[in-house]
Amino acid sequence: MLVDLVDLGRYPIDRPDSAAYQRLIADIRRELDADGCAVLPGFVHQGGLTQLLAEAESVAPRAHRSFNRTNAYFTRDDPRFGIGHPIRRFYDRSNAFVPADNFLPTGPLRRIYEYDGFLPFIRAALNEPEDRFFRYDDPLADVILNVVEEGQGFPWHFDTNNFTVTLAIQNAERGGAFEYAPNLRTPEHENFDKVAAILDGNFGAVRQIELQPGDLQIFRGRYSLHRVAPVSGPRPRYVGIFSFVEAEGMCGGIERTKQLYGRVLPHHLARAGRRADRLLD
Ligand SMILES: O=C(O)CCC(=O)C(=O)O
Ligand SMILES: [Fe+2]
Repeated sequence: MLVDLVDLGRYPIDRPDSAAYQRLIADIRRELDADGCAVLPGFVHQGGLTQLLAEAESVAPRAHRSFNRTNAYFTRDDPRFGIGHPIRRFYDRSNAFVPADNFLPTGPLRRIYEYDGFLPFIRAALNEPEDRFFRYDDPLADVILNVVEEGQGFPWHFDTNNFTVTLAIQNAERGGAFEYAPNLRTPEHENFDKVAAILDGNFGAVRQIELQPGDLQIFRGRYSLHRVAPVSGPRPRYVGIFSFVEAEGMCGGIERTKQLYGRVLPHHLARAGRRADRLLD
């Protein structure tokens, strides 16, 4: 049960047959249609936040800190494309991810992700069919903590996983806003021109969200270009990230997994390239 973590009165994810659940799903779908992103304020209540913050602080020292120059696809440079092509534009990325194997099934973050009703709830909210919605099959990345410290951010990118659910645990003193361009690419179309326009600073299609601790955010990270603005101040920004995918058995690619988590497992080598689409990364 999640009653010690989630505000089940406001978000009755434990009662899928109730009218309140159906209303909630309808509200989220409307928000996703309009904005490409939905926010559930206060999804985790104060008591739950205390537990999540304690867990975040205890695992934060195990974050893999990495400094890289990366493009929006986490791929290598490809000189077959012209200068200025999005594949060839590299930005400084410095961040710290606590890999998924640091989160015990009995800890609060994984308890939410693995709660029986959580996947069906997120799937219904995203209006995805049962045979195209799975937990990320990635033992380093299914549930992670993003630790963003002074001066760090996360430059423009697309996720490998199709659907991303983030849970704000602690904000920094300043900065850390989430910026995104909803549905910028589709499984059939990379839309490099629009990606290049945003990289050039044309922010007409870009929206900004500032989450508060306890808020849950749902979006289509594989299709929506997004970034986290740099933070400042001594307090780190903590965000839990839950990933879902459309193809059973999908996990992160070798290149990206090494960059973000500092290692790969035999699992990653065995499943390299298992994707339902042909998009980059
Ligand atoms: O920290 C966040 O809000 C999202 C970070 C992100 O985009 C990612 O980890 O892929
Ligand atoms: Fe992302």
